[in-house]
Amino acid sequence: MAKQGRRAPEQDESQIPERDPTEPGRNPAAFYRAQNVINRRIHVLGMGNVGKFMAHSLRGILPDPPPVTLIFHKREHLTEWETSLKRLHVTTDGDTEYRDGFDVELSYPSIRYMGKEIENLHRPPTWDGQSDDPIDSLIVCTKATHVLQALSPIKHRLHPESVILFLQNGMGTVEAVNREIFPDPATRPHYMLGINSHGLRASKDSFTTIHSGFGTIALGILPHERVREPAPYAPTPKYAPTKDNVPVRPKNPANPAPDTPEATSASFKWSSNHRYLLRTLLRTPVLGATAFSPPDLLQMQLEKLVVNCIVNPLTVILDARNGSILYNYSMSRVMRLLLSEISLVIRSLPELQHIPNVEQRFDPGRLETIVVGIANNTKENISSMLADVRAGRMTEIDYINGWIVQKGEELGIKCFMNYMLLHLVEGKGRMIQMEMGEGIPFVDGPRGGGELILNDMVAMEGDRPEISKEASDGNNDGKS
Ligand SMILES: CC(C)(CO)C(=O)C(=O)O
Repeated sequence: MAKQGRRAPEQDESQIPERDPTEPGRNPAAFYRAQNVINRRIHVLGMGNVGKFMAHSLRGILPDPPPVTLIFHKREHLTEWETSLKRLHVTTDGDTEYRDGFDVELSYPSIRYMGKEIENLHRPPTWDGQSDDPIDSLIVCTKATHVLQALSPIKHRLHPESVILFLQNGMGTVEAVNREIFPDPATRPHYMLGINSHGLRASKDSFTTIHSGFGTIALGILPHERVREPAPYAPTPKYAPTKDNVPVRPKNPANPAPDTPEATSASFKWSSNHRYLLRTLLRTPVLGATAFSPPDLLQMQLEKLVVNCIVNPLTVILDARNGSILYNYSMSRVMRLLLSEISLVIRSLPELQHIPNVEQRFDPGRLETIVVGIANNTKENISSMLADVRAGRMTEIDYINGWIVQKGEELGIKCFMNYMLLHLVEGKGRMIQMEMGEGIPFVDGPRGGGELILNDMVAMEGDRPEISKEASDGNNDGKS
């Protein structure tokens, strides 16, 4: 069953002899023993395609892969794993490669309702496969909509020196985690962010993922408040001083008199777990991982957000593949209206005010070129949002167009188009859930060949809810 995560023993630094490692006759083993011990174990939360792909890739580091713990959130999945060969498979161009040696745990997600965590009366006080051991390195691979539910039950295992890598679509996950899970910066773990562009599809087998398109993972460290004040990213010194020694303030026509706080130093301390997780991911060949500075990663995240703000909801409205928004005059009109709002919000973000060329990079015309290019490259794909809506799952729209609307509100920019699109998508999703059975007494069971509708309170990555009818407030009880 679950192997307990191991924590490196605390070192008493006064006991470590201060000796020059290059000293002649120095015993190298003694030298390395005197260094801080890093716990190499990496926990992976979220066993969807991204989670399986990450865990499989990490176990492929040769000759000495790190120990990897898979955190399952459903008893049935754990039982299925225990009765299987205990391997993860990734299929690329028809070739399947398996990796083994994983440890497993079970952690029931918390239940959230109307933005608040509620007590899960159906969760047993202790259960088989549960672990309370500290987690030093965690990769969160759930959808943005499930991060809070999944992190909450393991938050006591994360300590101020832990590092969490977030690999979600959209923006706003970290803010939500800070608000709801780790409100105190003094005890908050360190964070890393990643942008995944690998194409991954589900297979019929629960422990197989199809790697349908090679991509990259852009990684970056998020400076912690404990080691750096939260403030916009500083310009590098070459941009800062003028010949009169007055700092250069980039002019932003979108926000002519920006009430922008002073930039702070862009340098920050790396924790040893940061360094370990980043290095490990960078030497995992199939991931194609690259590290970026925080301001570069933020701009890359925003570019990806723009693509998701257009392609995902419009394909939901059209109920068609990504290519459907191309070569269509009316869709181009809609796209341009949306992009004008999105561009204005992004160009007005205080955290970008000290970065040069933001105006050009997020100009509506340039954004349109990026969106059209990606829609064309992925023209045969079903967007992740359309797949969610069709399956009756909750979408990530709140973290995509919802984030633009929210930031617009904070900046005094009304984003009517994005607000309307957000509600069209939510409305369509709701309609499909109703058609699939929620709240409608179907005689022959829910539509879609017995497919279950998912309850937003507890559903994780396409899984069935585990709570009973009473706990789900009279909604679908998750039983077919
Ligand atoms: C780029 C795009 C739109 C590809 O389908 C995507 O990221 C998604 O579907 O979420």
